[in-house]
Amino acid sequence: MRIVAIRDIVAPIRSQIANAYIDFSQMTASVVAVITDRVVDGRPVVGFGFNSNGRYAQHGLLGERFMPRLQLADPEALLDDRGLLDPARCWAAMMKNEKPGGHGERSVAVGVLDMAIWDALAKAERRPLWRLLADRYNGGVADDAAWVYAAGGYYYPGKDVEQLTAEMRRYLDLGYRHVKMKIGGVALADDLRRIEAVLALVGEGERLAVDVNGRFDLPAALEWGRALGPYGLKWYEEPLDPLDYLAHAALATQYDGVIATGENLFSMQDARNLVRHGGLRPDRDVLQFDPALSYGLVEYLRTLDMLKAHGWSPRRCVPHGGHQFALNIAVGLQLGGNESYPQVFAPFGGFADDCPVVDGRVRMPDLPGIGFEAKNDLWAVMKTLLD
Ligand SMILES: O=C([O-])CC(=O)C(=O)O
Ligand SMILES: [Mg+2]
Repeated sequence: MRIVAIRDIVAPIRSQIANAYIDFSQMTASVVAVITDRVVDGRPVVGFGFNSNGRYAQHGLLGERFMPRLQLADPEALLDDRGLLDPARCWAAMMKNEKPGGHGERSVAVGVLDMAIWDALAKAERRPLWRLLADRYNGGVADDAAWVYAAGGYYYPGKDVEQLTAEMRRYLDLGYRHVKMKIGGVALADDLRRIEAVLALVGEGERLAVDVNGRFDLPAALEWGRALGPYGLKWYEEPLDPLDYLAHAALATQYDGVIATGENLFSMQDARNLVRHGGLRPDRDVLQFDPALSYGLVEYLRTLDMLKAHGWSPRRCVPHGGHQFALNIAVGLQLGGNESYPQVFAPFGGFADDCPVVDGRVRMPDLPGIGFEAKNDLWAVMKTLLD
């Protein structure tokens, strides 16, 4: 199996939504196709990848460093002993001559290509990625469905509480049991009104998570934590700067409810620093590392090993990003579940068209690879890379 070409495009995912830290008016994503000479059912195997929202397209890094390193590597050095692409060897080729530390956004560029390599490998093996992962790393055992929650509740110009609750009602009507909304972008009293309106709809605090997107300093995180505590929310997400581990440890001594974070930590080493120094609690807190943003699944496997060594179950992991890649990983490696964006970040958010959410859970289709071809809006973008 040889890589014969790699192509990338920059796709817009801009919208007027905002969280407490950024708006998405200029947001973009990279989409790549890794074209191989392996023929399955009369057609060459092509793997696809993209980066999830929150970080911009990586055209420069892809074109200058990571695509050429794959293309100029000895083709044999990228293969396993069956002659198929070996994601770990591809990863090593991409990271040649990269120093440790300072992960920056190269982890996003590598993550996009890593996703495409896993897609190509699973297609070459003619099976779904979740099944490949369960067989390789999980004793053949996969979950039959993943818990998913509907993320949304963004700030939007002119959006009032009625529009917020109407959005959340749509998610419940789609089959979700848990929803997530943004907080921290307006005064505490205004956010508490938004939260209480959504709670009146969903019924219990356990069905609502809130996301600060790293906006607060420690005094603000503590003040808001005191106000949120009595609601018994599903989780309090990114209350603090994601790299301020000591502040997390301080908050965890005061906030008894669930803290969720990790979507902006991009390496096993950063995840390890969180686990070592962030005071998070393996019996309740939630880790949201997103494989598409953080060097891909090769690195995510290292992160899972590190977590196990520190007493954390993979069930405490619920990746950020709402994409099919992480959904395959959640099912095949028995994580705690996956994020979902039923309404925002189209076409990259959301799952295969014929996989409805039933009672807050989604089953995986039995399709080779990650399953992008079964998501019409996404496939319409990806197939432009084949023209
Ligand atoms: O608004 C964003 O950047 C996305 C986000 O935090 C999430 O999905 O948890
Ligand atoms: Mg978040």
